[in-house]
Amino acid sequence: MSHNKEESHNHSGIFGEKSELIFAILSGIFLLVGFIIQKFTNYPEYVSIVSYGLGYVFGGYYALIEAFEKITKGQFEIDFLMILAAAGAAYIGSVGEGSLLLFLFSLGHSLENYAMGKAEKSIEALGKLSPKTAFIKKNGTIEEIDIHDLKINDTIVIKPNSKIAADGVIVKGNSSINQAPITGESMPVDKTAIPNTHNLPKFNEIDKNHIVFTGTINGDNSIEVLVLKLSVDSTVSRLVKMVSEVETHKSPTQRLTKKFEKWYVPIVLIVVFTLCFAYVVIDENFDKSLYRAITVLVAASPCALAISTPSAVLSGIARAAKKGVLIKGGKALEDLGTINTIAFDKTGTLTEGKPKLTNVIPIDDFDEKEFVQLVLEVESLSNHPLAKAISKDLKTQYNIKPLNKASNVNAIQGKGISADYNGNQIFIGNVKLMESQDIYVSKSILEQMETLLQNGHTVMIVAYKSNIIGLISVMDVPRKTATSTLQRLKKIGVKHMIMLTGDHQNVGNTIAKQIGLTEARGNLLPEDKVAAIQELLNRDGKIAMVGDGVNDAPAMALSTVSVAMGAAGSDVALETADVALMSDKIENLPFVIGLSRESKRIIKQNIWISLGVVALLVPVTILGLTNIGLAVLFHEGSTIVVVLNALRLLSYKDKYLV
Ligand SMILES: Nc1ncnc2c1ncn2[C@@H]1O[C@H](COP(=O)(O)OP(=O)(O)OP(=O)(O)O)[C@@H](O)[C@H]1O
Ligand SMILES: [Zn+2]
Repeated sequence: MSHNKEESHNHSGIFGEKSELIFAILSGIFLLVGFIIQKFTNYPEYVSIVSYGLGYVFGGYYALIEAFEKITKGQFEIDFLMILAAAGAAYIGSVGEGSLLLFLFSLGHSLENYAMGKAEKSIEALGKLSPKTAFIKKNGTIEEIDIHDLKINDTIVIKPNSKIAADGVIVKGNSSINQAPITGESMPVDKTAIPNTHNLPKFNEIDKNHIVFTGTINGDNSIEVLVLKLSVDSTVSRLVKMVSEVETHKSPTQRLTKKFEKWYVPIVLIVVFTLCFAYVVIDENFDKSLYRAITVLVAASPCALAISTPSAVLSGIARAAKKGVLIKGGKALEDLGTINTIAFDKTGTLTEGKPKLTNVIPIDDFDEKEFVQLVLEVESLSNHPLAKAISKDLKTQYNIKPLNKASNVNAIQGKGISADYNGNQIFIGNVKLMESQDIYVSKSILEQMETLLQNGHTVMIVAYKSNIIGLISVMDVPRKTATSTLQRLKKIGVKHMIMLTGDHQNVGNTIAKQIGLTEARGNLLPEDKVAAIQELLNRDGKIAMVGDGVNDAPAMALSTVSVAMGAAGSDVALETADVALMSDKIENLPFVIGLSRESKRIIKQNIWISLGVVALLVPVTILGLTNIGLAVLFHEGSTIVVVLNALRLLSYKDKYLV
């Protein structure tokens, strides 16, 4: 039985979805009737044979279709082996056994489809999240329309306790929203209306407190939402699209078993064919040789092996999806399970990502008012998180506004920012930036910076007319859950946890110590982060990189597995990462790694079980120590055991919750 998704088409039939199961049951009934007639009645033999024959028809129907489809493509797979075995059994007069084989085969097949369907359904459930209609507000009236007819900038009304019909921003009303369908968070999140809709930033950059997603569920208050994405582009549609592509990213073990089968099936056919002529060398008749050959055929068919990995991969991915974690394929799942080294981005990953202004230090009697105005002019034109934090806090603390006096603002990757102001150049950034501009940083300034850095402040130097005129510092706090998350990661066996940051080494060290990282590497330019990942790869073989996927994309791309946080709001993160945590809950990381380890363990067990049964059964059948009925039972039994084992992943629980 081969059940990789691409091959298992849903056989629908006269009984609908359950046709396969009903056919299997009918096959079993005719098998039983045939058996009773044969053993306990005096009807002529052909009556029981007819009944067994009907058992063949119902048990072999779908297998025959599948085998035929494969053969026309030049592939000989397991269904073909089973049909061959049943035909052989009929030929040697073991119609009862052949009927049993097809009955169990079809029963196993339909049970597996049921099981796989269950895993697939919990993924597909995502697709059913979006409601079909929306209530659009137009010229004061409210009208119900199909969500596909919604346009950007439409305003929709979301009634209490109903599903939200579009990705957008709240423009009226407050409510608490249940985002579990997308992020897996069980607690509803309080959301408020955005104060004004003039100059709305890009969807990704709007404060999450005002953003709602399609398919999430409104609380007790009615709200109005400005539609910012078309239905096809919504987060949930992207999710569904990506989940449906998951199957194409085959896991390493899946590739390996596929390759193995490609060689193995023809070998089985050759061996079985040869065994048909055993009577030439040993003293037995042709029928006996044929019987043995057919029994070996049943024993050697790799049905369980074929299903062992895909069933586990699918169950693992389905389990993660329920927690709001999107794992993009078997490769990511298996790789994640082998990780011992994790690199983290700092801002927004280990820290809250909401820095606060902590110090404004004009130097050499530079006027403080002029200093802050100058900094605000420049930083208000950048959308770097540091710049946003600085301008926001300067505005409120000094009650000032930018007067649009700066021009030519340029971000300098990993170093800072430059701009023109009153005909002169301004640079704001780190020591590297000053060095690159040949601006002298005196010892006393370095000393002033040092104390701040030691305490975890991010310090920036402000230079005007090639002179340093002051320092400005901000501080970001570690996420509340960072420490416990790192502890749990340690418990599940992650050995190295390294921060890679563009911030100063001392800031990195301070935070690393606070939350329990094993190492911090600071002063890294984006290309240095890539080099650091390469070095870690050389040292530890496999590494995972956790970040927001926006400014660390190259480093994430190089790592073995990339994990993006807060992916629900960020298309880039969602598209490029191998694993996407829909919420920005870093505490989901130990859960997925644990789940991946468990999946890997189950895949291994499954492969041992399937190969073990084959290894045991083949010699026993070659030596003629068992009858075909027992071979059938063991063979199909192992297939069912393997699937049930994989399904355990659907109820995987986090063991190390602290
Ligand atoms: N707009 C800015 N204003 C002032 N300084 C800046 C600005 N942008 C960058 N810098 C300086 O450059 C350094 C590195 O910035 P970068 O954006 O590369 O950090 P990062 O590596 O993304 O940070 P993290 O690792 O904390 O996420 C900052 O610590 C800061 O000193
Ligand atoms: Zn089989």
